[in-house]
Amino acid sequence: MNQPAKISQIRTRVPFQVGRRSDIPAEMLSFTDLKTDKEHVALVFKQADSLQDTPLVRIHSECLTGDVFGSSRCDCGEQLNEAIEKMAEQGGIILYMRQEGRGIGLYNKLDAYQLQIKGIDTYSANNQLGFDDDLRDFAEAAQMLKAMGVSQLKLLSNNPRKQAALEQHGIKVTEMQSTGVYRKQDNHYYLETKATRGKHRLKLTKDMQPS
Ligand SMILES: Nc1nc2c(ncn2[C@@H]2O[C@H](COP(=O)(O)OP(=O)(O)OP(=O)(O)O)[C@@H](O)[C@H]2O)c(=O)[nH]1
Ligand SMILES: [Zn+2]
Repeated sequence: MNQPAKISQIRTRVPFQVGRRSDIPAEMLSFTDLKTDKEHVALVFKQADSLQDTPLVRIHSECLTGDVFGSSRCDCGEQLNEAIEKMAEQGGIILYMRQEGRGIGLYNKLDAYQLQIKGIDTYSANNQLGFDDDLRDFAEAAQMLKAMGVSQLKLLSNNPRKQAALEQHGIKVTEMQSTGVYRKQDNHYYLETKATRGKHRLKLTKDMQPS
């Protein structure tokens, strides 16, 4: 028999300064009873969880290479910084999901990069390694939001799957806000494939096509 789903709670709130200059006040929240034992966290700006009806939210999937080391292969670090800077102004919540490599993990992502260097696209590389295009499940993001009392939000993302997943779990997305497009040395094909095969709402202008 199925166990009834446990209701997640906030476990801890810790304030600290974040951002590129480490001068933006935020709180980091941990949770109890999430669906998996992954240590997902929420970063809250201007107490948006308690003070705003419809906060700006970014569901950000972990990318060690991009978020920490500024890798030229993707746009994750820039999107994260954009979210932090926007939320420093208007408040908001970043759910930092431990879903490295769209859920395949860091070592597998590095194997996928090896294939991409040979010209295979970001999703087909996953397939060649025996994975589906994208293993992420956003149910835990919805659990975290419910634990924080957030039932409607504006979503900072280009990925319609995130919107659909939240709505499926009873969270209303009143607006999708696109992130900027961050073209870098090695990410032209990656961005283009996200737009075509991944159906991300990325406005790639002509001068942003791969050369
Ligand atoms: N498997 C795999 N994962 C990647 C690759 N490049 C980035 N990632 C991971 O992809 C995740 C981010 O997903 P994206 O598809 O870039 O964007 P998204 O989160 O779906 O959409 P946005 O909300 O618009 O950013 C992070 O976990 C990255 O580690 C890659 O080439 N292969
Ligand atoms: Zn990345």
